Amino acid sequence: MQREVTTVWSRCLQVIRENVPEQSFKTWFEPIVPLRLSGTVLTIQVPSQFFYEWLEENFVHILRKALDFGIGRDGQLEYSIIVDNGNEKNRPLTVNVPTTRSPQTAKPDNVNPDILKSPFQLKDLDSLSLDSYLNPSYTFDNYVEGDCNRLARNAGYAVATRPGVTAFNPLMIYGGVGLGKTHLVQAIGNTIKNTSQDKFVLYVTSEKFTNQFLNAIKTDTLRDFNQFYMQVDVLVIDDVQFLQKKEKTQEIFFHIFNHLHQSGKQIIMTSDRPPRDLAGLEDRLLSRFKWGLTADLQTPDLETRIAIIQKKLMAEGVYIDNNVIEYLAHSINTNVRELEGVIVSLMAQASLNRREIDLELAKQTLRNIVIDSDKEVTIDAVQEIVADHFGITVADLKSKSRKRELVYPRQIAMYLAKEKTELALKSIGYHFGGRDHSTVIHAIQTVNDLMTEKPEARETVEKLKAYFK
Ligand SMILES: Nc1ncnc2c1ncn2[C@@H]1O[C@H](COP(=O)(O)OP(=O)(O)OP(=O)(O)O)[C@@H](O)[C@H]1O
Repeated sequence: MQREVTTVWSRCLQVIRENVPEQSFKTWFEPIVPLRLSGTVLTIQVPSQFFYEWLEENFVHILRKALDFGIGRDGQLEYSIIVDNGNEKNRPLTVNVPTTRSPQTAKPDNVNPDILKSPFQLKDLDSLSLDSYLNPSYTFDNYVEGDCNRLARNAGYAVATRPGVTAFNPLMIYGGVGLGKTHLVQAIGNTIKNTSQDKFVLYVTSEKFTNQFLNAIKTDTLRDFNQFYMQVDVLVIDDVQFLQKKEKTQEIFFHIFNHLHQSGKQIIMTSDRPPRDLAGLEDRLLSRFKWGLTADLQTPDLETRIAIIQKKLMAEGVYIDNNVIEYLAHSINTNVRELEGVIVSLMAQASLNRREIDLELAKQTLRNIVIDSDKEVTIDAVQEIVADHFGITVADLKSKSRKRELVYPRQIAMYLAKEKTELALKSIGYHFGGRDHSTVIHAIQTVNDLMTEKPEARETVEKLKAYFK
């Protein structure tokens, strides 16, 4: 029996591993212990209530897929949750929770019934996977506004309240990886869908659009494909850079675009670069994009990062001290997805280790993530290496002391932080005992001067730099 449950679970894990990023697999699936299999009910043990909720919230369709493969369509999952038993921490209690979800299939819920009649469309909609359809959790309410996204967000909101009517048609949102393009355009789609039930809102990635088109050619259903898209009221098409160099797909998109635009239908697009850099996209298509509004998303500034962290924590019902929030906001300035990833890992770590989220845990988590991704240098690493080199402590570097033997290493550490991390001067100052950004500028200038004047200073800096190659 035990063998059977282990075999079934490893079959499930096979499917899960193929469907989730490695980091998520490690965090959320490796800690699971398969307990038993009674008929078609598989019981798995998870380390906490939070863990269980997270699985149900984020991975339910993957779990479903895994059960289908591991047990069959009637496979069911039951969670055994380890709960903290007050004084008896060493003797965990378990609570069994059957999962209430039934097998999921992607069900389009805002498609007008006529559209469903065509065989192509039914087949096509069936093949829409959950992740390429509108996701109701992307809303304007949980989209934090800041200087980095104000124009795009406000234009998006105008389009969401008056689709096809504003001058923002098409609306093109562009920006780098993980800056919130999909969230914003999905929020527009969701708002329209919720306020105008009769409108057919379609979210599709350009990749999916291309595949559907190629499939339509193969199965000789191009007419159906065309008709299907012509009936859309609001077309949200993600990642149009994917259409580069795909001439035939561009051609059909051009016709659909023209038809929708002329009929007063709203078109919303995203791209990872500005239209002028979309090499390999036909000029006539590019010139269409210019009819409406193009707005960019920038990397969020410090205040926006703080607001995003606060919002995410609030949504999870988790409380974290302000000093931890500040630390995170000052330490991660690449993109919002990374910021979110750190928060999730932090919550998972706290849940697994049954401890509060404090500064220590935040630092530890950040260190692990950075080591895992093996590409970024953290300011903690810079400080540790410099302190070690000069035989002082990291606390010395952060202290207010103006002793000569501390000022020099501190200036070098600030210089290296600027060189080797992506942090802004303000954030570097924060990590050195809350110093002002002008102090950091002064330190950088001093080190630059010293390196020109004194060969031994240059040597020291070069030697320290070599640690981060
Ligand atoms: N302003 C914001 N407020 C709240 N959450 C945000 C904001 N911007 C981005 N996010 C969150 O960050 C994550 C990444 O955003 P999203 O997937 O929309 O980025 P993207 O620009 O489409 O990335 P990619 O280029 O990789 O497709 C999402 O979980 C999203 O909810």
